Amino acid sequence: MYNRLQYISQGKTIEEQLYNIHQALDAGCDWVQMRFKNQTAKNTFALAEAVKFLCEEYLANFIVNDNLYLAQQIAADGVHLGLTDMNIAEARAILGNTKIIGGTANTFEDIENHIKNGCDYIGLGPFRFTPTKEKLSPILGLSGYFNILKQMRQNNLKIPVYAIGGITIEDICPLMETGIHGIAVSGMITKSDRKEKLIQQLNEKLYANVIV
Ligand SMILES: Cc1ncc(COP(=O)(O)OP(=O)(O)O)c(N)n1
Ligand SMILES: Cc1ncsc1CCOP(=O)(O)O
Ligand SMILES: [Mg+2]
Repeated sequence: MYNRLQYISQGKTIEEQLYNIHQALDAGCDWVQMRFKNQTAKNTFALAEAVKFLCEEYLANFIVNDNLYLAQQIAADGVHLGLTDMNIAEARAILGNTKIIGGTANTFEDIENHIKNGCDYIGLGPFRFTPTKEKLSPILGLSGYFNILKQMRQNNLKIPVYAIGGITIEDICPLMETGIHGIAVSGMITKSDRKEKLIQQLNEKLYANVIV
């Protein structure tokens, strides 16, 4: 089963991205999504190669945002695709069954489609407004998660769901009560100056009800 915490990288340059990802890994993150927007193919490839190397060193999962062919080229663990990125079924046909494919959802219907198309996990959001992403889909809030996760149970749909968008530490317990599997966060980890402590606290909350 997938880890409950996914770190989505930030940074306007390769150096900034690498610094942020290295810090997150050092602090205990074991799942990184490289998100590097509006860059040249050369820069994105260079960063992806370096991040792949780093994640291997830290035994962390590494997935690439948006770019399936880059994920394939560098043999990343997988890719995260949004509603306007490549179709999940097409991505599955290209990547095969051994790679992770995550898909963005904003509605119950998005989740139904993603499951039919062979998605491995869902990034459901946004939870609230966040400056990290432009052109946000409608904000779901806690009630949105509650209703969508309830519909999933009623329809016996099972897939790990990650909440995303402006999440803070105080949001985790109420969000977990809706039935989500975990969270995907960018700003909270990137901006923290006590990352190790933060990640420890996040994991305590995310795994509070897991019986080992
Ligand atoms: C885990 C996770 N969930 C959702 C997203 C958003 O993907 P997308 O809608 O394609 O937006 P961009 O990240 O590409 O701006 C995500 N990246 N990760
Ligand atoms: C990529 C993405 N998709 C929906 S919200 C979001 C950004 C999440 O970042 P943050 O945790 O900083 O709000
Ligand atoms: Mg995308």
